[in-house]
Amino acid sequence: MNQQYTFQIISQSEPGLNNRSFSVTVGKIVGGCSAINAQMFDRGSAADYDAWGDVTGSEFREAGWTWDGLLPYFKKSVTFTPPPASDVEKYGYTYDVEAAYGGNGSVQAIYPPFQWPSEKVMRTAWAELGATPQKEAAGGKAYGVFWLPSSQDPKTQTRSYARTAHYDPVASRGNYHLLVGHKVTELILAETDNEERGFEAQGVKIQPVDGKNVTTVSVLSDQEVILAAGAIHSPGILQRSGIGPKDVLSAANISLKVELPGVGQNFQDHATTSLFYDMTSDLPGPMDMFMNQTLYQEALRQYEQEQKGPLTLSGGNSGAFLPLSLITNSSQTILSAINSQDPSAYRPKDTHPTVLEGYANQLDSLKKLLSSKEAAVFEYPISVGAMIAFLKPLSRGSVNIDPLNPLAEPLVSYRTLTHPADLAMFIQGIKVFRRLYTMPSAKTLGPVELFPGQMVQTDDDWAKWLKTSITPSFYHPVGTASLGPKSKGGVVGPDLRVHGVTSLRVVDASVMPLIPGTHTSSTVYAVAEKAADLIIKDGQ
Ligand SMILES: Cc1cc2nc3c(=O)[nH]c(=O)nc-3n(C[C@H](O)[C@H](O)[C@H](O)COP(=O)(O)OP(=O)(O)OC[C@H]3O[C@@H](n4cnc5c(N)ncnc54)[C@H](O)[C@@H]3O)c2cc1C
Repeated sequence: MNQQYTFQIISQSEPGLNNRSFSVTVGKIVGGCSAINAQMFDRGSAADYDAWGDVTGSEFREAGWTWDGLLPYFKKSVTFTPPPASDVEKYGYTYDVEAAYGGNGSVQAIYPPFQWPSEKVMRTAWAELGATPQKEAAGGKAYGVFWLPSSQDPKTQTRSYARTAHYDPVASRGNYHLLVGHKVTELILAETDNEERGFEAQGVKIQPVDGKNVTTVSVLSDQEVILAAGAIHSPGILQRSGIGPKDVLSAANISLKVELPGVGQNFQDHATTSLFYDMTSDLPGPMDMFMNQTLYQEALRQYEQEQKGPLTLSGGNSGAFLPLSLITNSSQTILSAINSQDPSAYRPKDTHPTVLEGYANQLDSLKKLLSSKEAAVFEYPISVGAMIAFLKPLSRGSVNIDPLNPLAEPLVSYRTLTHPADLAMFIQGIKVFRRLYTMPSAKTLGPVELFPGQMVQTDDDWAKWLKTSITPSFYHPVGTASLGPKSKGGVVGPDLRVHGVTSLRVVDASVMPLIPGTHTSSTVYAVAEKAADLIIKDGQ
């Protein structure tokens, strides 16, 4: 990935992953991560978003932070263009416009005009293993095996993302200014005599990012400030402004304005790893194209001249999303172990009691999701090798300012696998590949496991291997300025306003209280559409 377009951040050493450190990839470009993502454009299950309402409480449920409340915004945010009948026939695409789409939002979703033949073989193999084939997953049924669209323009077959969808069409408006090459360092807050909201956000301070001429300029707002710097950078802006956990702020010598212990906590992502297989059949696949200049040049010509062929594919268009009960017959043992544990046992000792209370609610919801047949615990993306992503982590990390240099990149701690149930589930999840490749359809590909291979057999072997092979991020950081009451570690209320501050909302992946079992961009667009409605309503 071009380093020019990403922030350069290295995580803290990860105690659950043999103290390894990892690159934290987030986009430093107009459009943010949507400008560099893999364009896999799906949604979680209804149960995933209903869990948001469960963990945050009735005020949030009534304000629509549930699947039924969010579905209209998912629909509104996107225009889905169905594939031509010939592609449906050729590749077996299935979809249900009524259940999932019907809006005319500016982000485009399509099924590309190409799939490798192995896609169909693997989808059949997952069904043979027991995954329910879904006609349409984006209507709340994101479990089983299904197609998922790409965020891609149907005419040009190029990326459709926050910039092309939400900035370019309005760039010429006189009242819209996009200032590139600068970063927000902190918010400008003024005291109010409002008892509940003692501060008002009046604007932001900005600096150029080139490191030269570092002058700070104030930009004032006469309405409100919307913070949308993503789950890695929004918490730092709040903390530098005096909004956050007391101990984090005092360590950095920042005076506390609004004590909000949840800022930067509740950090979640989807951890991933891969096995490596050699497919000995002669079915053509992407490696054949990349290894053979003639094939590659022809693919390039097809893409550039006809907007067709293998280069219209992005990260992949299907996957198996499995509930725990399909992965292992030991799910009850795992759940009993979670039940018998004190929720605080695997959180850092200094975790604030309100954050712990919110986390205890999350564990209750997670237990329900782990028991459900309608919520996925692992994703197995088809077409990117034998990759697995863990969708329901119990471990929680943090993103805090660096006390020695608050303006530097934040201290990112994923704390992946610090809850032992996560490792127990991952061991079961990874073993599914070995079952998968004994299914009749998968066997036709002639799979030979190259890595880790037969040296890894027992659960202990897998546990050791996983700690050396897992990376903590599928690039889906969320939860660092979470929806929820302040008494439960929440940072924003049902209207996305930061507790204790008027005229300040957070509108990005930070607000998700629980990470949904899906790639996260479409959920961010839905949250943003809902935010737009809230802002318009309040302005009337
Ligand atoms: C490599 C990669 C692959 C991914 N693949 C997929 C995928 O296939 N499908 C999917 O659905 N999701 C995917 N995602 C995740 C998805 O793109 C993100 O969940 C989503 O874009 C997050 O949106 P956001 O608005 O919360 O934050 P971001 O997209 O991170 O946007 C935040 C913006 O704020 C800017 N910013 C940060 N700090 C400051 C500051 N101090 N001042 C001013 N501006 C600031 C950033 O430059 C950025 O433009 C992927 C992400 C990555 C990085």
